[in-house]
Amino acid sequence: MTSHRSGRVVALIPAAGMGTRLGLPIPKAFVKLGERTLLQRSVSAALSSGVVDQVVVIVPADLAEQITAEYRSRPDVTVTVGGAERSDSVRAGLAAAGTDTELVLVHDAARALTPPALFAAVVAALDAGARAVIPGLPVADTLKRVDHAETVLDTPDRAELRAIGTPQGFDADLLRRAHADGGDATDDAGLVEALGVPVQVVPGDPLAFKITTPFDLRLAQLLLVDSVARVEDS
Ligand SMILES: Nc1ccn([C@@H]2O[C@H](COP(=O)(O)OP(=O)(O)OP(=O)(O)O)[C@@H](O)[C@H]2O)c(=O)n1
Ligand SMILES: C[C@](O)(CO)[C@H](O)COP(=O)(O)O
Repeated sequence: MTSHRSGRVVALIPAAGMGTRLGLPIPKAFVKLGERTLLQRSVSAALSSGVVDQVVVIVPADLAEQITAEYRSRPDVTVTVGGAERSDSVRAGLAAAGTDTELVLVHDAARALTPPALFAAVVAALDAGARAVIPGLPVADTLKRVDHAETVLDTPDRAELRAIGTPQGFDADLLRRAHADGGDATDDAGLVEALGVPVQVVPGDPLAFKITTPFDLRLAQLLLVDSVARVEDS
């Protein structure tokens, strides 16, 4: 049982994507980073945060039996099958979370180096009264909006922009309502925004970057080696 004020907290970990942009022959969440897969690292981060009671991992249909067997001895981990789009997978995870769930965190398996403290920070902001909380980082590059021909339309003021990651945290009933009509958005907060409910941004962590391309995987491997070296040096 966790020590926060809220009731039961469930982390949904969508891991049912194919990882097309990574270009490896197995689905991305099952690629190894060091000794453990991206999914195993994300599950560990959620459970070691001290704020998560239950993890629901959402996997491709053909891997469900294998991953269910892997977590058989873990009563705090449930495995379910995802869908064609990320939002379909999140909906499958929501259906598998108990009806007594008070808060839901949605966290990409692909953000395998996310520090456990980021889960705690999101739950702390929910405990402080927000109903939807997402981690965001300032944008370092100048951003341009372009048309279909890649002609620049305008340059948004980057001081007003944040790069948004996961874990994204929600009041469970609110997230169920946001997903009720089967909508699609690139993140869960987008569906909550569409309901007109305020979404609070808290400081993200650069280590929570999404491993999307071969470059990202290489970066994650180097960061992992660096963190092991620092522990060994101390
Ligand atoms: N139908 C889907 C699509 C994505 N995801 C998960 O959502 C997270 C974020 O998606 P992304 O990193 O874009 O993964 P993929 O969709 O696998 O990547 P790509 O678009 O390169 O295929 C990942 O952990 C991925 O496994 C999912 O559970 N179900
Ligand atoms: C949810 C997300 O990680 C927030 O940044 C992101 O939108 C998922 O991206 P995808 O490539 O569409 O899966």
